[in-house]
Amino acid sequence: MTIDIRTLALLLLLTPLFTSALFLLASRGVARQPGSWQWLASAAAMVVGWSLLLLRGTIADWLSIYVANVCFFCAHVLMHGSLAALLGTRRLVVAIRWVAVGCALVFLLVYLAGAELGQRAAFLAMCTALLTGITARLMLADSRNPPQPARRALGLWYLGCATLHWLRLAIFLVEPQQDLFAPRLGSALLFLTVFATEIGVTYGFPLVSRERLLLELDRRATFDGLTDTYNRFAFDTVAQASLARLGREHEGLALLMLDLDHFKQVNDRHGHAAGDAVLRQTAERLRAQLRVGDLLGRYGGEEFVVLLPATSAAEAIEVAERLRQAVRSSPVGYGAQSITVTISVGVAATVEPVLLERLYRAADLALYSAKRDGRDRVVVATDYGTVVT
Ligand SMILES: Nc1nc2c(ncn2[C@@H]2O[C@H](COP(=O)(O)OP(=O)(O)OP(=O)(O)O)[C@@H](O)[C@H]2O)c(=O)[nH]1
Repeated sequence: MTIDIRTLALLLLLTPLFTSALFLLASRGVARQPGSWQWLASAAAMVVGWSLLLLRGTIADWLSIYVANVCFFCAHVLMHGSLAALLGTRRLVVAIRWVAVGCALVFLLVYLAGAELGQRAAFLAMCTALLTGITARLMLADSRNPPQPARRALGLWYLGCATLHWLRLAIFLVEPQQDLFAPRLGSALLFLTVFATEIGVTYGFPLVSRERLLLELDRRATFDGLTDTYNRFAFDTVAQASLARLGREHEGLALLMLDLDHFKQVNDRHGHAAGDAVLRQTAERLRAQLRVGDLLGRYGGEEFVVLLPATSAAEAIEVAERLRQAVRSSPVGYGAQSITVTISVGVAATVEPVLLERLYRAADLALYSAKRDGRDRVVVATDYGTVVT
């Protein structure tokens, strides 16, 4: 099979052109992620590079060879930089810049020393392998928590590209005099490497940035922005699923409703920002007391909810007491101020798969009793009657 180089170059030109146009259209009205402009500049450099290469023979050689290669090199550096900027590692952005500047300077020296075309290509393969390897490592680290399949798949893709670039270098070292266009292993590997790298340059950033955006949206739709606890919708979804399992597992389940006492006074005395700090730190103190599998949510305002799976009423009272003590015994620090807060807790437990609304109502009635009876206490609901503990 013979490959028409011009057709291949045209396809490699159109791929980043269409992809960046689609990316711009698809991200209209959406907040741009860090690294977006770098990636667009990388796609533009790719398009210019392939255009110049396509014009070979009709324009000066220095344009179609040297400027085109500079464009490809810049496209790579910008693409690696865009992913480093997106994945939030400032040190890596700087490291990539230095590796790129170092490679460019050494390449200049290699060129001035009169290196042959093959030697220059081998040196560039090494630089690209180095940069691609760095990006592969960045993509693969932390790609499992939370699971990011696109990032992981692309990380493996870059690893494959880096390996191909090293292989090209190895083939050059074994057999330096190669005609790049002769149908042999070296040239087949070259085209495979160019193609795989272009796929990585073109699709890596859009796919990973989209995945991160979705993760961020999911996080915002699940957690309360101030306290980082589950928001009511997400909490109810999990609670309903746990209640539905109760019929099968017969392990019991408890719902606690917690309300900060006289919280209005905290806001009035110390200011709204201090009130926010109290809510944040209270959530931290509560979280520290809970087991893995327990669920902490913000019901609204200064009210929290806790779901305790596989927990009896007696155990739930113990947990509620522990939470109350934890909040009371560690005042919240805000600037120079130390703000002591207390909570009232209503407990409702069940072994039957009752409706969540019913459990809420029972816990809410218990909480109301706790408030009425003087606050800073735990009250457990027995059906719709309440017992003070
Ligand atoms: N700082 C801050 N305050 C909030 C937030 N959400 C609700 N609040 C305030 O919480 C206060 C709740 O006041 P109340 O419902 O009177 O309850 P309370 O003062 O805690 O009194 P009791 O519940 O009866 O002990 C109000 O002043 C709200 O403005 C928030 O996100 N941040």
